Amino acid sequence: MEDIKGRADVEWLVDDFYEKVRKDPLLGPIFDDVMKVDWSKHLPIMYDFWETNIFGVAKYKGRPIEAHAKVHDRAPMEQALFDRWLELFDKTIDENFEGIRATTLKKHAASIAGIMHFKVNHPGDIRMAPPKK
Ligand code: HEM
Repeated sequence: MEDIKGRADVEWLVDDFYEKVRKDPLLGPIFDDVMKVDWSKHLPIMYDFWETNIFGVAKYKGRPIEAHAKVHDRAPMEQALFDRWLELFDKTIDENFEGIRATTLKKHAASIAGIMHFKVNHPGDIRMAPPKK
């Protein structure tokens, strides 16, 4: 197996991952029934997100925490959902890629998932509020 080499591999990885997500009984309905995700828009955003993450190109310019706060309002994002998300993400990588980028991507995903879980579940947390004058 080889490492993730460029944009084409990222696109392949993202497509394969979301195929798994859509078939998953826990995650699939959140994307397709609750949020009614437009895949023709979502997938290219995710290609950019992961290409930016792993290759340092300045393509993704979104606000993922805000996007997920909207998801959380309608389908509470609990730890079990993040665990499943990461399980499928790691599986997609492990089945297809091997190397420093593959390993790093798994670590980045886990780290972002941890921050995201914290932030969507603690929206009013004092540590996130702007400083008081
Ligand atoms: C509980 C697990 C998760 C669920 C159910 C979930 C669900 C979703 C949904 C429904 C959207 C589309 C929002 C919309 O277009 O209306 C979305 C967008 C997105 N997700 Fe997730 N997500 C999860 C975890 C993650 C993780 C762990 C990451 C990153 C490591 C991630 C990265 C993103 C990004 C970058 C977007 C695009 C935001 C934008 O529009 O800029 N998600 N997610």
